[in-house]
Amino acid sequence: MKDLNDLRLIMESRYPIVVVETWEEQRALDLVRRIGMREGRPVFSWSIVDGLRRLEVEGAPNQRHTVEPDAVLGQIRGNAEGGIYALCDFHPFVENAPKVVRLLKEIALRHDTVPHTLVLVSHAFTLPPELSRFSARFRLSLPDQEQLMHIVQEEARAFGRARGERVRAGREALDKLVRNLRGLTTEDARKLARGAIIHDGAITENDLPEVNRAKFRLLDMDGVLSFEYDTASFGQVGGLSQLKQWLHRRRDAFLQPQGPDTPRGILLVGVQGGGKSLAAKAVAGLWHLPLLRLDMGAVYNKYFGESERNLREALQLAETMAPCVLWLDEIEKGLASGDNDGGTSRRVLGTLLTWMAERKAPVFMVATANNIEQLPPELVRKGRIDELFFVDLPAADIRAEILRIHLDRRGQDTAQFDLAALAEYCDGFTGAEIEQAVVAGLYSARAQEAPLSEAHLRTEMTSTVPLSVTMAEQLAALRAWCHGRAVPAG
Ligand SMILES: Nc1ncnc2c1ncn2[C@@H]1O[C@H](COP(=O)(O)OP(=O)(O)OP(=O)(O)O)[C@@H](O)[C@H]1O
Repeated sequence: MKDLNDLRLIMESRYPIVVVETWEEQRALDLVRRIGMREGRPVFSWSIVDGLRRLEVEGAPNQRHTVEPDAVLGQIRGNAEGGIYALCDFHPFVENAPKVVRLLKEIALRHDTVPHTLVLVSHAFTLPPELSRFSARFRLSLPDQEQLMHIVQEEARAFGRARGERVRAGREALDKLVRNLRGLTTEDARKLARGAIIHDGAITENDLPEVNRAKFRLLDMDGVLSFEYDTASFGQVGGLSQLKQWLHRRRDAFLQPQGPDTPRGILLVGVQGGGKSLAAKAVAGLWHLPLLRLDMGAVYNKYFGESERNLREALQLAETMAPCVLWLDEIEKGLASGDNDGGTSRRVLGTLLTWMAERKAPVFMVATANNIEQLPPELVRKGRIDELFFVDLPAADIRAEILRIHLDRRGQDTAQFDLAALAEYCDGFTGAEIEQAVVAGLYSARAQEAPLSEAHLRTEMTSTVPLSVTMAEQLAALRAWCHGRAVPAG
């Protein structure tokens, strides 16, 4: 009803061209038809396949001689009675097409004499500047919570009727499904709800990951934001006990936000291979939320257009996927203030900071960084993020735990290894280096057709020169910077 009134208002404001960007063509045409019928104006739809056709007259024939874009516009221009014309997928025909643009402009210029309204319905439409001043844009509203619930219930009833059985659905799973459909069009929400029900006749929490993945695909962001299928559990992360505890304590506050103190995000800084990425994945795993990764490199991709807009759209999309975890990997690479980029990185930083301060939807940001020298001071200022964690090299007991995790993951019986003793051999190693030692040890054992032994692991460990040695200075600087600024993650 609201859409009908809004679109009518725009038309009554005497705009000769109304652009409707939507995937829901049928819904848009239906609105246009209803407005035409109410106002007693003839309504037509047009497509390159069928040409013009009366929309409000049942069984009206297609006017095939109008399939060509300039033919249809010529016909409209010649019609003495003002009508409403919904032109579907007309967007390709205005590009480098002076005749088409001129015809559109002439129809618009004569609007006072013959009040034609052209409604351009496409998934995306950029009007040339000479036409934009004659036009208004209209956006179909997305279904709200109540309408989404109605859609899911309709789908459940339809399934029940077809199968002769009731759809099983717990209240909580139903509410979560409805929440996860937010941001989708009516048609897409219906499709996903049907998909969730159809395979087992039930709505359960197990449906949610697939619904989230499908939703993300529908809201495609051309590579700036990616859906990470591979979340982790904190069982796979050795150490980082302070971080784990911090997250545990805030889980409920994030999932059922109340008041201004809802957790908003953390920044993890530390050596490469220390497990920061793994920790970001584990936050999503721990909170059972979808994980979205924002690729700062793609934000700057020249093919995707203006960087700030890319970032803004990606953040908007993340809000549509809320509740979710948004992982900004190597954030410093995207925000380091280059002097030669015409201020782009400053504007990108500004966009991010504004979003961090104003975001409404529950999107928990996990940013990771290796290089603190490139981190803009504004980002780490108190209040921007909830906590800054420093991921240092693991202590001996944590190294033993990481060894256990990676041996166990590769089917080894960890009881056969003296983990505490082995941990001494990998002093100064990052988690990634410990894992590499296990992998290399397994290859050596396989080459000798022998089971993996402590000797294999020791050999690999003693022949590894860890980053903490090759990059000792950088590590010292990182520790010094983090002292007093960051909380130890472990
Ligand atoms: N604390 C840990 N517990 C278990 N495994 C770990 C740990 N730290 C690192 N690893 C292993 O090393 C791999 C690489 O670590 P990860 O990518 O998480 O580190 P990072 O700090 O994000 O490094 P980078 O900055 O290079 O991306 C992980 O996938 C995991 O297998």
